[in-house]
Amino acid sequence: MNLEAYQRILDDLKLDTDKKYLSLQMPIDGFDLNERKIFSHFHDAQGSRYWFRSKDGRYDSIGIKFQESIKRDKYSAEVLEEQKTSLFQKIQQVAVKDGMASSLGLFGGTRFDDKDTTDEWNDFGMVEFHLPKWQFDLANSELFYTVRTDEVDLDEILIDISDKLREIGAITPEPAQAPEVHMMKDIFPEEWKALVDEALGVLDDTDFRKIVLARQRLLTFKAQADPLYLLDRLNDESGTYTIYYEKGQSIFISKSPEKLFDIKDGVLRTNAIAGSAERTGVEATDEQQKAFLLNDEKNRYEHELVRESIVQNLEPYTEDIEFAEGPAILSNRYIYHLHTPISAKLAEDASLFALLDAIHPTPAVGGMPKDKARDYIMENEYGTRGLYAAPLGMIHENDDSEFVVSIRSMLLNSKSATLFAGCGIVRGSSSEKEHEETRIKFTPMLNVLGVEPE
Ligand SMILES: C=C(O[C@@H]1C=C(C(=O)O)C=C[C@H]1O)C(=O)O
Repeated sequence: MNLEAYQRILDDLKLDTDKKYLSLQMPIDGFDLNERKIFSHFHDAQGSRYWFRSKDGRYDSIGIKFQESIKRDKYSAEVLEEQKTSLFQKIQQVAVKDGMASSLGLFGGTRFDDKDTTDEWNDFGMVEFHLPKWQFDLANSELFYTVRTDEVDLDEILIDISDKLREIGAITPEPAQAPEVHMMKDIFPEEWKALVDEALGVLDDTDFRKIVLARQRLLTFKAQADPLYLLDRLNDESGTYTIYYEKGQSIFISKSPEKLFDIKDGVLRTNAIAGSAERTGVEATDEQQKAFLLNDEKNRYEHELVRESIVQNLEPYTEDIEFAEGPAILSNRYIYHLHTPISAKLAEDASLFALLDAIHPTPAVGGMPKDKARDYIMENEYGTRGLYAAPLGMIHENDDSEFVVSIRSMLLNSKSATLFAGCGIVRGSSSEKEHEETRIKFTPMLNVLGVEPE
Protein backbone atom coordinates (compact mmCIF):
# COMPACT_ATOMS: atom_id res chain seq x y z
CA MET A 1 0.00 0.00 0.00
CA ASN A 2 1.66 3.17 -1.23
CA LEU A 3 -0.20 5.67 0.92
CA GLU A 4 1.45 8.76 -0.51
CA ALA A 5 0.61 7.91 -4.11
CA TYR A 6 -2.98 7.05 -3.15
CA GLN A 7 -3.31 10.27 -1.16
CA ARG A 8 -2.32 12.25 -4.27
CA ILE A 9 -5.26 10.65 -6.11
CA LEU A 10 -7.57 11.71 -3.28
CA ASP A 11 -6.05 15.22 -3.16
CA ASP A 12 -7.07 15.63 -6.82
CA LEU A 13 -10.47 14.04 -6.31
CA LYS A 14 -13.62 16.06 -6.67
CA LEU A 15 -16.06 14.55 -4.21
CA ASP A 16 -19.43 14.22 -5.93
CA THR A 17 -21.84 15.29 -3.21
CA ASP A 18 -24.83 14.44 -5.42
CA LYS A 19 -23.93 10.83 -4.79
CA LYS A 20 -24.79 9.25 -1.45
CA TYR A 21 -21.67 7.07 -1.18
CA LEU A 22 -18.00 7.17 -1.97
CA SER A 23 -16.49 3.74 -2.53
CA LEU A 24 -12.72 3.56 -2.43
CA GLN A 25 -10.96 0.59 -4.00
CA MET A 26 -7.44 -0.09 -2.78
CA PRO A 27 -4.84 -2.87 -2.64
CA ILE A 28 -4.41 -4.60 0.74
CA ASP A 29 -1.60 -7.01 -0.11
CA GLY A 30 0.72 -5.52 2.49
CA PHE A 31 -1.54 -6.71 5.33
CA ASP A 32 -1.77 -10.15 6.83
CA LEU A 33 -5.54 -10.66 6.76
CA ASN A 34 -7.85 -13.65 6.81
CA GLU A 35 -11.51 -14.32 7.57
CA ARG A 36 -10.83 -15.26 11.18
CA LYS A 37 -9.04 -12.00 12.00
CA ILE A 38 -11.56 -9.89 10.11
CA PHE A 39 -14.59 -11.44 11.83
CA SER A 40 -12.87 -11.33 15.15
CA HIS A 41 -12.11 -7.62 14.75
CA PHE A 42 -15.61 -6.71 13.58
CA HIS A 43 -17.47 -8.76 16.23
CA ASP A 44 -19.71 -5.77 16.98
CA ALA A 45 -21.07 -5.95 13.44
CA GLN A 46 -22.45 -9.47 14.07
CA GLY A 47 -25.76 -9.80 12.26
CA SER A 48 -24.54 -7.72 9.32
CA ARG A 49 -21.66 -9.73 7.86
CA TYR A 50 -21.01 -12.32 5.15
CA TRP A 51 -18.24 -14.50 3.75
CA PHE A 52 -18.58 -15.89 0.24
CA ARG A 53 -15.90 -18.08 -1.30
CA SER A 54 -16.46 -19.75 -4.64
CA LYS A 55 -15.38 -23.22 -5.53
CA ASP A 56 -12.76 -22.12 -8.06
CA GLY A 57 -11.48 -19.26 -5.88
CA ARG A 58 -12.70 -16.48 -8.18
CA TYR A 59 -14.42 -15.03 -5.14
CA ASP A 60 -13.18 -14.89 -1.60
CA SER A 61 -15.21 -11.98 -0.38
CA ILE A 62 -16.05 -10.75 3.11
CA GLY A 63 -18.59 -8.03 3.76
CA ILE A 64 -18.97 -6.15 7.01
CA LYS A 65 -21.83 -3.83 7.98
CA PHE A 66 -24.55 -3.62 5.35
CA GLN A 67 -24.88 0.05 4.38
CA GLU A 68 -27.77 -0.24 2.02
CA SER A 69 -29.69 -3.13 0.49
CA ILE A 70 -31.88 -3.93 -2.46
CA LYS A 71 -34.99 -5.50 -0.91
CA ARG A 72 -38.25 -6.90 -2.21
CA ASP A 73 -41.09 -8.88 -0.63
CA LYS A 74 -42.06 -10.32 -4.00
CA TYR A 75 -39.74 -11.23 -6.82
CA SER A 76 -39.91 -8.87 -9.79
CA ALA A 77 -37.01 -8.99 -12.26
CA GLU A 78 -37.85 -5.56 -13.66
CA VAL A 79 -38.05 -3.80 -10.30
CA LEU A 80 -34.87 -5.48 -9.08
CA GLU A 81 -33.00 -4.33 -12.21
CA GLU A 82 -34.16 -0.78 -11.51
CA GLN A 83 -33.18 -0.99 -7.85
CA LYS A 84 -29.75 -2.31 -8.74
CA THR A 85 -29.16 0.43 -11.33
CA SER A 86 -30.27 3.13 -8.95
CA LEU A 87 -28.12 1.81 -6.09
CA PHE A 88 -24.98 1.84 -8.25
CA GLN A 89 -25.90 5.33 -9.47
CA LYS A 90 -25.69 6.53 -5.88
CA ILE A 91 -22.05 5.48 -5.57
CA GLN A 92 -19.00 7.44 -6.64
CA GLN A 93 -16.44 4.68 -7.28
CA VAL A 94 -12.80 5.65 -6.97
CA ALA A 95 -9.78 3.37 -7.41
CA VAL A 96 -6.63 4.66 -5.75
CA LYS A 97 -4.54 2.87 -8.35
CA ASP A 98 -4.88 1.78 -11.99
CA GLY A 99 -5.30 -1.79 -13.17
CA MET A 100 -6.96 -3.37 -10.14
CA ALA A 101 -8.58 -6.77 -10.58
CA SER A 102 -12.02 -6.73 -9.04
CA SER A 103 -15.13 -4.58 -8.86
CA LEU A 104 -17.54 -3.58 -6.12
CA GLY A 105 -20.20 -6.21 -5.58
CA LEU A 106 -23.47 -6.79 -3.77
CA PHE A 107 -23.96 -10.02 -1.83
CA GLY A 108 -27.32 -11.67 -1.37
CA GLY A 109 -30.05 -13.63 -3.06
CA THR A 110 -33.61 -14.79 -2.74
CA ARG A 111 -35.44 -17.35 -0.64
CA PHE A 112 -36.30 -20.68 -2.28
CA ASP A 113 -39.92 -19.63 -2.77
CA ASP A 114 -42.32 -17.00 -1.48
CA LYS A 115 -44.04 -19.18 1.11
CA ASP A 116 -45.36 -16.68 3.60
CA THR A 117 -43.91 -17.37 7.02
CA THR A 118 -43.42 -15.87 10.40
CA ASP A 119 -40.94 -18.40 11.57
CA GLU A 120 -37.24 -19.04 12.06
CA TRP A 121 -36.44 -17.39 8.69
CA ASN A 122 -37.71 -13.97 9.71
CA ASP A 123 -34.29 -12.33 9.67
CA PHE A 124 -33.91 -13.02 5.94
CA GLY A 125 -36.16 -11.19 3.50
CA MET A 126 -37.63 -12.62 0.31
CA VAL A 127 -35.02 -10.86 -1.86
CA GLU A 128 -32.02 -9.00 -0.42
CA PHE A 129 -28.69 -7.86 -1.85
CA HIS A 130 -26.32 -5.93 0.38
CA LEU A 131 -23.74 -3.21 -0.11
CA PRO A 132 -21.29 -3.52 2.81
CA LYS A 133 -19.19 -0.76 4.29
CA TRP A 134 -16.12 -3.00 4.20
CA GLN A 135 -15.82 -5.42 1.33
CA PHE A 136 -12.61 -7.46 1.48
CA ASP A 137 -11.72 -9.17 -1.76
CA LEU A 138 -9.23 -11.70 -0.39
CA ALA A 139 -8.90 -13.45 -3.78
CA ASN A 140 -7.33 -10.33 -5.29
CA SER A 141 -6.10 -8.63 -2.10
CA GLU A 142 -8.25 -5.59 -2.59
CA LEU A 143 -10.62 -3.64 -0.38
CA PHE A 144 -13.73 -1.62 -1.18
CA TYR A 145 -14.44 0.84 1.58
CA THR A 146 -17.81 2.51 1.15
CA VAL A 147 -18.86 5.54 3.20
CA ARG A 148 -21.43 8.30 2.95
CA THR A 149 -20.12 11.31 1.05
CA ASP A 150 -21.47 13.62 3.77
CA GLU A 151 -19.33 11.85 6.38
CA VAL A 152 -16.06 11.42 4.53
CA ASP A 153 -12.83 13.26 5.30
CA LEU A 154 -10.48 12.78 2.34
CA ASP A 155 -7.42 13.92 4.30
CA GLU A 156 -7.85 11.28 7.00
CA ILE A 157 -9.56 8.36 5.33
CA LEU A 158 -6.49 6.49 4.03
CA ILE A 159 -4.63 6.74 7.31
CA ASP A 160 -7.69 5.57 9.21
CA ILE A 161 -8.13 2.58 6.92
CA SER A 162 -4.49 1.56 7.00
CA ASP A 163 -4.40 1.84 10.81
CA LYS A 164 -7.44 -0.39 10.99
CA LEU A 165 -5.96 -2.94 8.57
CA ARG A 166 -2.73 -3.06 10.55
CA GLU A 167 -4.71 -3.62 13.73
CA ILE A 168 -6.67 -6.47 12.11
CA GLY A 169 -3.46 -8.02 10.73
CA ALA A 170 -1.95 -8.10 14.23
CA ILE A 171 -4.82 -10.07 15.79
CA THR A 172 -4.20 -13.62 16.99
CA PRO A 173 -7.70 -14.84 17.84
CA GLU A 174 -8.13 -17.29 20.69
CA PRO A 175 -8.82 -20.90 19.68
CA ALA A 176 -12.58 -21.29 19.40
CA GLN A 177 -14.59 -24.10 20.99
CA ALA A 178 -17.14 -26.36 19.33
CA PRO A 179 -20.71 -25.80 20.50
CA GLU A 180 -21.72 -28.41 23.06
CA VAL A 181 -24.63 -30.42 21.72
CA HIS A 182 -27.63 -30.71 24.02
CA MET A 183 -29.94 -32.62 21.70
CA MET A 184 -30.05 -33.85 18.10
CA LYS A 185 -33.12 -35.21 16.36
CA ASP A 186 -34.59 -35.69 12.92
CA ILE A 187 -37.79 -33.76 12.29
CA PHE A 188 -40.68 -36.06 11.32
CA PRO A 189 -38.55 -38.85 9.78
CA GLU A 190 -41.44 -41.31 9.38
CA GLU A 191 -43.80 -38.65 8.08
CA TRP A 192 -41.13 -37.67 5.54
CA LYS A 193 -40.86 -41.23 4.26
CA ALA A 194 -44.66 -41.31 3.98
CA LEU A 195 -44.51 -38.06 1.99
CA VAL A 196 -41.96 -39.62 -0.36
CA ASP A 197 -44.32 -42.57 -0.89
CA GLU A 198 -47.19 -40.18 -1.51
CA ALA A 199 -45.06 -38.25 -4.05
CA LEU A 200 -44.24 -41.55 -5.78
CA GLY A 201 -47.99 -42.06 -6.20
CA VAL A 202 -48.32 -38.59 -7.73
CA LEU A 203 -45.45 -39.32 -10.14
CA ASP A 204 -47.25 -42.47 -11.30
CA ASP A 205 -50.57 -40.74 -11.88
CA THR A 206 -49.67 -37.39 -13.46
CA ASP A 207 -47.26 -35.65 -15.83
CA PHE A 208 -44.96 -34.95 -12.87
CA ARG A 209 -41.50 -36.37 -13.62
CA LYS A 210 -39.51 -35.39 -10.56
CA ILE A 211 -40.11 -33.87 -7.13
CA VAL A 212 -37.28 -32.96 -4.77
CA LEU A 213 -38.25 -33.42 -1.14
CA ALA A 214 -36.19 -32.11 1.74
CA ARG A 215 -36.17 -32.88 5.42
CA GLN A 216 -34.64 -31.30 8.50
CA ARG A 217 -32.55 -32.23 11.50
CA LEU A 218 -32.58 -30.12 14.61
CA LEU A 219 -29.66 -29.67 16.98
CA THR A 220 -29.71 -27.66 20.15
CA PHE A 221 -26.64 -26.47 22.04
CA LYS A 222 -25.82 -25.59 25.63
CA ALA A 223 -24.73 -22.13 24.45
CA GLN A 224 -24.79 -20.19 21.21
CA ALA A 225 -22.24 -21.42 18.61
CA ASP A 226 -19.13 -19.25 18.28
CA PRO A 227 -18.89 -17.70 14.78
CA LEU A 228 -15.09 -18.06 14.84
CA TYR A 229 -15.41 -21.79 15.38
CA LEU A 230 -17.82 -22.08 12.45
CA LEU A 231 -15.49 -20.05 10.20
CA ASP A 232 -12.58 -22.36 11.04
CA ARG A 233 -14.62 -25.44 10.27
CA LEU A 234 -15.76 -23.99 6.95
CA ASN A 235 -12.17 -24.23 5.76
CA ASP A 236 -12.24 -27.96 6.32
CA GLU A 237 -13.89 -29.08 3.09
CA SER A 238 -12.40 -27.97 -0.22
CA GLY A 239 -14.08 -28.32 -3.60
CA THR A 240 -17.25 -26.65 -2.39
CA TYR A 241 -18.62 -23.14 -2.05
CA THR A 242 -18.55 -21.43 1.30
CA ILE A 243 -21.44 -19.25 2.35
CA TYR A 244 -21.54 -17.74 5.80
CA TYR A 245 -24.28 -15.13 6.04
CA GLU A 246 -25.33 -13.32 9.21
CA LYS A 247 -28.46 -11.28 9.35
CA GLY A 248 -29.99 -10.02 12.60
CA GLN A 249 -29.90 -12.85 15.14
CA SER A 250 -29.48 -15.59 12.53
CA ILE A 251 -26.65 -17.25 10.63
CA PHE A 252 -27.11 -19.18 7.40
CA ILE A 253 -24.32 -21.51 6.30
CA SER A 254 -23.85 -23.56 3.16
CA LYS A 255 -21.09 -25.81 1.85
CA SER A 256 -22.68 -26.39 -1.50
CA PRO A 257 -20.97 -28.22 -4.35
CA GLU A 258 -23.46 -26.69 -6.77
CA LYS A 259 -23.14 -23.58 -8.88
CA LEU A 260 -26.41 -22.11 -10.11
CA PHE A 261 -24.60 -20.06 -12.77
CA ASP A 262 -21.88 -17.53 -13.25
CA ILE A 263 -21.61 -14.74 -15.80
CA LYS A 264 -18.35 -13.24 -16.96
CA ASP A 265 -17.95 -11.01 -19.99
CA GLY A 266 -21.35 -11.98 -21.39
CA VAL A 267 -20.81 -15.76 -21.12
CA LEU A 268 -22.96 -17.81 -18.77
CA ARG A 269 -21.71 -21.04 -17.24
CA THR A 270 -23.78 -23.49 -15.31
CA ASN A 271 -24.04 -27.21 -14.79
CA ALA A 272 -26.48 -29.98 -14.27
CA ILE A 273 -25.86 -31.87 -11.04
CA ALA A 274 -28.13 -34.78 -10.15
CA GLY A 275 -27.64 -38.40 -9.28
CA SER A 276 -25.79 -39.34 -6.10
CA ALA A 277 -23.77 -42.13 -4.52
CA GLU A 278 -21.99 -42.18 -1.18
CA ARG A 279 -18.22 -41.72 -1.09
CA THR A 280 -16.97 -44.09 1.57
CA GLY A 281 -13.27 -43.25 1.72
CA VAL A 282 -12.39 -46.90 0.92
CA GLU A 283 -10.74 -46.81 -2.50
CA ALA A 284 -12.01 -50.07 -4.00
CA THR A 285 -15.58 -49.39 -2.84
CA ASP A 286 -15.43 -45.84 -4.13
CA GLU A 287 -14.36 -47.02 -7.60
CA GLN A 288 -17.43 -49.28 -7.60
CA GLN A 289 -19.63 -46.43 -6.43
CA LYS A 290 -18.47 -44.22 -9.31
CA ALA A 291 -18.91 -46.98 -11.89
CA PHE A 292 -22.37 -47.67 -10.51
CA LEU A 293 -23.35 -44.02 -10.70
CA LEU A 294 -22.15 -43.61 -14.29
CA ASN A 295 -24.11 -46.66 -15.41
CA ASP A 296 -27.20 -46.68 -13.19
CA GLU A 297 -30.35 -46.12 -15.21
CA LYS A 298 -32.31 -44.26 -12.52
CA ASN A 299 -29.48 -41.87 -11.76
CA ARG A 300 -28.76 -41.27 -15.48
CA TYR A 301 -32.45 -40.61 -16.16
CA GLU A 302 -32.65 -38.19 -13.25
CA HIS A 303 -29.53 -36.44 -14.48
CA GLU A 304 -30.78 -36.05 -18.04
CA LEU A 305 -34.06 -34.54 -16.85
CA VAL A 306 -32.10 -31.88 -15.02
CA ARG A 307 -29.81 -31.12 -17.95
CA GLU A 308 -32.69 -30.93 -20.45
CA SER A 309 -34.65 -28.62 -18.24
CA ILE A 310 -31.73 -26.22 -17.65
CA VAL A 311 -31.01 -26.02 -21.36
CA GLN A 312 -34.68 -25.34 -22.07
CA ASN A 313 -34.84 -22.58 -19.44
CA LEU A 314 -31.73 -20.90 -20.82
CA GLU A 315 -32.84 -20.89 -24.45
CA PRO A 316 -34.81 -17.61 -24.45
CA TYR A 317 -31.87 -15.69 -22.96
CA THR A 318 -28.86 -17.18 -24.73
CA GLU A 319 -27.21 -18.22 -27.99
CA ASP A 320 -24.93 -21.20 -28.74
CA ILE A 321 -25.62 -23.43 -25.75
CA GLU A 322 -22.88 -26.04 -25.33
CA PHE A 323 -22.64 -29.14 -23.12
CA ALA A 324 -20.94 -32.53 -23.12
CA GLU A 325 -22.96 -35.55 -24.29
CA GLY A 326 -22.55 -37.72 -21.20
CA PRO A 327 -22.15 -36.76 -17.52
CA ALA A 328 -18.90 -36.97 -15.55
CA ILE A 329 -18.34 -37.66 -11.85
CA LEU A 330 -18.18 -34.75 -9.43
CA SER A 331 -16.34 -35.83 -6.28
CA ASN A 332 -17.14 -34.22 -2.94
CA ARG A 333 -15.75 -35.31 0.37
CA TYR A 334 -18.73 -37.41 1.39
CA ILE A 335 -20.65 -37.95 -1.83
CA TYR A 336 -20.38 -38.38 -5.62
CA HIS A 337 -22.71 -36.74 -8.11
CA LEU A 338 -23.21 -36.89 -11.85
CA HIS A 339 -22.53 -33.55 -13.47
CA THR A 340 -22.56 -31.91 -16.90
CA PRO A 341 -21.04 -28.44 -17.47
CA ILE A 342 -23.15 -26.17 -19.68
CA SER A 343 -22.13 -22.82 -21.20
CA ALA A 344 -23.87 -20.24 -23.39
CA LYS A 345 -23.41 -16.76 -24.76
CA LEU A 346 -25.93 -14.33 -23.26
CA ALA A 347 -28.37 -12.62 -25.61
CA GLU A 348 -27.93 -8.83 -25.94
CA ASP A 349 -31.03 -7.96 -23.94
CA ALA A 350 -30.81 -10.74 -21.32
CA SER A 351 -31.41 -9.37 -17.84
CA LEU A 352 -29.63 -10.84 -14.81
CA PHE A 353 -32.71 -11.02 -12.59
CA ALA A 354 -34.87 -12.48 -15.36
CA LEU A 355 -32.24 -15.17 -15.87
CA LEU A 356 -32.12 -15.91 -12.17
CA ASP A 357 -35.88 -16.34 -12.18
CA ALA A 358 -35.74 -18.55 -15.26
CA ILE A 359 -33.07 -20.91 -13.94
CA HIS A 360 -34.08 -21.19 -10.28
CA PRO A 361 -35.17 -23.65 -9.00
CA THR A 362 -33.38 -26.16 -11.18
CA PRO A 363 -34.90 -29.64 -11.13
CA ALA A 364 -31.94 -30.63 -8.92
CA VAL A 365 -33.66 -28.89 -6.01
CA GLY A 366 -37.25 -28.30 -7.26
CA GLY A 367 -38.46 -30.86 -9.76
CA MET A 368 -40.17 -31.14 -13.12
CA PRO A 369 -42.31 -29.51 -14.35
CA LYS A 370 -40.77 -26.66 -12.43
CA ASP A 371 -43.84 -24.65 -11.36
CA LYS A 372 -45.87 -27.67 -10.36
CA ALA A 373 -42.96 -29.03 -8.34
CA ARG A 374 -42.49 -25.71 -6.57
CA ASP A 375 -46.18 -25.63 -5.63
CA TYR A 376 -46.08 -29.24 -4.45
CA ILE A 377 -43.10 -28.49 -2.22
CA MET A 378 -44.73 -25.36 -0.81
CA GLU A 379 -47.92 -27.23 0.05
CA ASN A 380 -46.55 -30.56 1.26
CA GLU A 381 -43.06 -30.28 2.68
CA TYR A 382 -42.79 -29.79 6.44
CA GLY A 383 -41.47 -26.37 7.43
CA THR A 384 -40.09 -23.64 5.21
CA ARG A 385 -37.06 -23.89 2.96
CA GLY A 386 -36.11 -20.24 3.35
CA LEU A 387 -32.55 -19.97 2.06
CA TYR A 388 -32.07 -23.73 1.78
CA ALA A 389 -31.61 -24.60 -1.94
CA ALA A 390 -32.02 -20.89 -2.72
CA PRO A 391 -29.79 -18.82 -5.00
CA LEU A 392 -27.15 -16.81 -3.11
CA GLY A 393 -24.11 -15.03 -4.49
CA MET A 394 -22.51 -11.86 -5.77
CA ILE A 395 -23.62 -9.43 -8.46
CA HIS A 396 -21.81 -6.49 -10.03
CA GLU A 397 -22.79 -3.36 -11.88
CA ASN A 398 -21.97 -4.87 -15.30
CA ASP A 399 -23.96 -8.08 -14.51
CA ASP A 400 -20.88 -10.23 -13.94
CA SER A 401 -22.06 -12.52 -11.17
CA GLU A 402 -21.96 -15.90 -9.50
CA PHE A 403 -24.78 -17.75 -7.76
CA VAL A 404 -24.73 -20.91 -5.67
CA VAL A 405 -27.57 -23.33 -5.05
CA SER A 406 -27.43 -23.21 -1.25
CA ILE A 407 -27.74 -26.90 -0.41
CA ARG A 408 -25.75 -28.76 2.31
CA SER A 409 -26.85 -25.92 4.49
CA MET A 410 -28.23 -24.94 7.88
CA LEU A 411 -29.81 -22.09 9.77
CA LEU A 412 -28.56 -21.14 13.22
CA ASN A 413 -30.81 -19.17 15.55
CA SER A 414 -29.79 -18.56 19.10
CA LYS A 415 -28.91 -21.98 20.59
CA SER A 416 -30.16 -24.17 17.76
CA ALA A 417 -29.25 -25.28 14.26
CA THR A 418 -31.64 -26.62 11.65
CA LEU A 419 -29.95 -28.70 8.98
CA PHE A 420 -31.56 -29.28 5.58
CA ALA A 421 -31.12 -32.05 3.03
CA GLY A 422 -33.19 -33.16 0.10
CA CYS A 423 -33.17 -35.57 -2.77
CA GLY A 424 -34.83 -36.07 -6.11
CA ILE A 425 -37.80 -38.41 -6.17
CA VAL A 426 -38.43 -40.01 -9.55
CA ARG A 427 -40.31 -43.17 -10.55
CA GLY A 428 -38.44 -46.09 -9.03
CA SER A 429 -37.14 -44.17 -5.98
CA SER A 430 -37.49 -45.81 -2.59
CA SER A 431 -38.29 -43.85 0.54
CA GLU A 432 -35.78 -45.85 2.62
CA LYS A 433 -32.93 -45.18 0.19
CA GLU A 434 -33.79 -41.51 -0.11
CA HIS A 435 -33.92 -41.22 3.65
CA GLU A 436 -30.41 -42.68 3.77
CA GLU A 437 -29.21 -40.29 1.03
CA THR A 438 -30.43 -37.28 2.96
CA ARG A 439 -28.70 -38.60 6.07
CA ILE A 440 -25.40 -38.51 4.15
CA LYS A 441 -26.18 -35.00 2.94
CA PHE A 442 -26.38 -33.74 6.54
CA THR A 443 -22.71 -34.68 7.04
CA PRO A 444 -21.05 -31.47 5.74
CA MET A 445 -23.04 -29.33 8.21
CA LEU A 446 -22.45 -31.74 11.12
CA ASN A 447 -18.78 -31.40 10.27
CA VAL A 448 -18.99 -27.62 10.44
CA LEU A 449 -20.58 -27.95 13.89
CA GLY A 450 -17.85 -30.37 15.01
CA VAL A 451 -20.40 -33.14 15.53
CA GLU A 452 -19.50 -36.73 14.63
CA PRO A 453 -22.05 -38.11 12.17
CA GLU A 454 -23.77 -41.20 13.59
C1 LIG B 1 -31.30 -31.35 -2.84
C2 LIG B 1 -30.04 -31.68 -2.52
O1 LIG B 1 -29.16 -32.18 -3.43
C3 LIG B 1 -29.48 -32.24 -4.80
C4 LIG B 1 -30.07 -33.53 -5.18
C5 LIG B 1 -29.33 -34.56 -5.72
C6 LIG B 1 -29.94 -35.90 -5.98
O2 LIG B 1 -31.13 -36.09 -5.72
O3 LIG B 1 -29.24 -36.81 -6.47
C7 LIG B 1 -27.98 -34.38 -6.02
C8 LIG B 1 -27.40 -33.17 -5.86
C9 LIG B 1 -28.18 -31.99 -5.55
O4 LIG B 1 -28.49 -31.37 -6.74
C10 LIG B 1 -29.50 -31.48 -1.14
O5 LIG B 1 -28.32 -31.75 -0.91
O6 LIG B 1 -30.26 -31.03 -0.25
